[in-house]
Amino acid sequence: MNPPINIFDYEVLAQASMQPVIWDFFYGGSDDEVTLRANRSAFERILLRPRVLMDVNTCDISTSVLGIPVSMPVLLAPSAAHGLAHPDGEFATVRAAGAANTLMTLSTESTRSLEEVAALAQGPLWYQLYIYTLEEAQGMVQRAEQAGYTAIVLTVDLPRYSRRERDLRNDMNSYQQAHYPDAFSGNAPHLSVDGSDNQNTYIGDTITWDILPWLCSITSLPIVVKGILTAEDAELAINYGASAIIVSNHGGRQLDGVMPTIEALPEVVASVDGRCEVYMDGGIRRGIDIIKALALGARAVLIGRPVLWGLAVNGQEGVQHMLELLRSELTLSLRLAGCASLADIQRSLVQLP
Ligand SMILES: Cc1cc2nc3c(=O)[nH]c(=O)nc-3n(C[C@H](O)[C@H](O)[C@H](O)COP(=O)(O)O)c2cc1C
Ligand SMILES: O=C(O)C(=O)c1ccccc1
Repeated sequence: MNPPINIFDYEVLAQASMQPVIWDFFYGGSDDEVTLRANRSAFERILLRPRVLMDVNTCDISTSVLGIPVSMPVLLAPSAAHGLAHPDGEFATVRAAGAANTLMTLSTESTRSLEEVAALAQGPLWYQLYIYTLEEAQGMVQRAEQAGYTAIVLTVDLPRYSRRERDLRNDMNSYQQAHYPDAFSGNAPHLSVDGSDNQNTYIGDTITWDILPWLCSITSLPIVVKGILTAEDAELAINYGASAIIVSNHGGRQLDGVMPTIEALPEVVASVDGRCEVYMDGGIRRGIDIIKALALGARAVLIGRPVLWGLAVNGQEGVQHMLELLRSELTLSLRLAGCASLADIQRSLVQLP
């Protein structure tokens, strides 16, 4: 193929470059993958209402999240085991995020340790938390705070690991153990909610909203709650102390059959009513997807799989290039829509089905 010119080109090249077992783990969703597909198809049903004859000679897409400046409203979502995509793993990712001047969220399930990743960071970092034991979580949060991470992202849509049927058929667990035994153990060797051996140390299915005040009591970092899809839970998240919310269905990898995130976003935004920042992820592949999310009230979006495609194709450079493609698509589409900055994106820019 010619050099990639969009994220779908990266996806094709990534698939060609990977073992099918790894591709299925990265690409796949849970059960019938209804939500995985819906995250994309929902964007196509939302139409843009552009304005014309606006001066769009300059177009400023810089913004901030929780007060942290970023060069664009596109952040890196946490994803497990970057070492399965490229030998440099999260070292490549964090360098690319720094070069692009945007924020990376490091997964609890990273290949590299949070301290090593932080040492290479040239941009802001958030730390994504899965809670195995309270003691271990407290240790992780303290390590993250110490290392310079500026928020804790608590993922709440994984009380149990879902059924990823591609992985079951491929026996992904055994494949990973045999070929990449350290892929998920950057932070603590025993961590893997996927491995049935370790399921008994994971307390994700026992934690309740009280976990938020507990987290707030052990750290001064803001807590971002990731995996909210309803107005009811957005209200609870705020009441229990969340500083921000990520509308997410885990990229269609947890409960299948939930609404696509771009459709869940408006109700969460309405419920939050300006009390905290709201971000979203799931299916962002084009500049116009970002515009639609911002028009519906997201302050920024996060991207999951595209980072893995960039990594697999060309390590740090691949992630950097993928981010630049998205940046230039966003800037061009904004100009074509009549917006000279993110502040010009109004609700009236989109028409819902
Ligand atoms: C391979 C893979 C691993 C993931 N691992 C994590 C994780 O460790 N923690 C987490 O909170 N979310 C994880 N996610 C979910 C992402 O943070 C994000 O919600 C999702 O990928 C967004 O959808 P997108 O891939 O369509 O952009 C993972 C997603 C993928 C594809
Ligand atoms: O695959 C995932 O989506 C994920 O979040 C995860 C969680 C624990 C271990 C490996 C991956």
